[in-house]
Amino acid sequence: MNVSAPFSEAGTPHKKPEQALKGAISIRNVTKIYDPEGVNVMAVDNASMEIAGGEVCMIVGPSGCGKTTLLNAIAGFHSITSGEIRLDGELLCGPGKPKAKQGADRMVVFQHGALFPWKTLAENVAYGPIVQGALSKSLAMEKARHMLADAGLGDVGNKYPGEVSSGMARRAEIVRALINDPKVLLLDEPYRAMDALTKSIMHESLLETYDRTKVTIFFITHDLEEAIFLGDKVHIVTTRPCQLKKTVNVDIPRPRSYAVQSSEQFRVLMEEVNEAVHEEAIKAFEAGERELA
Ligand SMILES: Nc1ncnc2c1ncn2[C@@H]1O[C@H](COP(=O)(O)OP(=O)(O)OP(=O)(O)O)[C@@H](O)[C@H]1O
Repeated sequence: MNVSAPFSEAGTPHKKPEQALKGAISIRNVTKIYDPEGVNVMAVDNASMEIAGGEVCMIVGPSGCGKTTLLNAIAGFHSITSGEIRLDGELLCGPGKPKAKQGADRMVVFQHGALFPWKTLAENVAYGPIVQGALSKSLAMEKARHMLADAGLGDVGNKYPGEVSSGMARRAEIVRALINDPKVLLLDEPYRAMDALTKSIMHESLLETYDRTKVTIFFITHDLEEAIFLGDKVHIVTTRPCQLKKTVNVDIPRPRSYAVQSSEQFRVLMEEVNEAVHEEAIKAFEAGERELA
């Protein structure tokens, strides 16, 4: 994977060590009930989670348990019913402020790509700072090209999303999120539909990006190997309504290479995560059976 010279002249994504601790997320006693007067779905029930600044936090749990609901609350897409969420101590949402304001400090990458098909990769990456008025068009394009090069996409900046592989497009999306210099990257199963080979390239690319930027990452996945390989912590959440069930600390040193996946340490971590997830998967299955009965 190509990691070119640091991009420091035109506004760098590289953070100084003292900035590395930004992006701490505190989720305290958060409850989310969708449509309380109507269908009344409790997606999250009194959930609490602490994510340190610069941490890669992986969220795993059964389908439909409320993971995306939590992410949406952090991003400011949805309100919460009670509790509070803070970013670096500042209230994002909580009593008297049910919905967080959306902001460039929290950038979201979804499982279905969201690049503009009529813009080149470089234009897509440059788009945010241009529309926010943060950079002139020429500076934004220069910065976009540098950052694409940093991510090994220097040769395809002039291509349109339809002209590159899905893996390249997904990497460009992450660059597009990072150009805003966010405190937090919110990733909702970004590699779900990818084959194993492409996924492994995505993982290496994301790890390189993380090692350079130390941005806090909140990453939802169903892939347990992915969770352990990428994460500092794996938060296993319960079947709906979502609560934190167990946190597994991943003490694998960084930078990480794929070889670590065949280690005994990795196998033990997989077993621990798998056991907790499996318990919840059974509960989710049984709840589904009850609903059908
Ligand atoms: N706008 C909504 N109105 C009513 N119920 C909703 C709404 N959005 C989500 N839900 C329900 O809330 C629950 C949690 O959904 P959420 O998308 O957060 O789960 P998830 O864990 O991210 O699922 P998956 O892993 O399948 O993506 C689900 O039962 C879902 O059907």
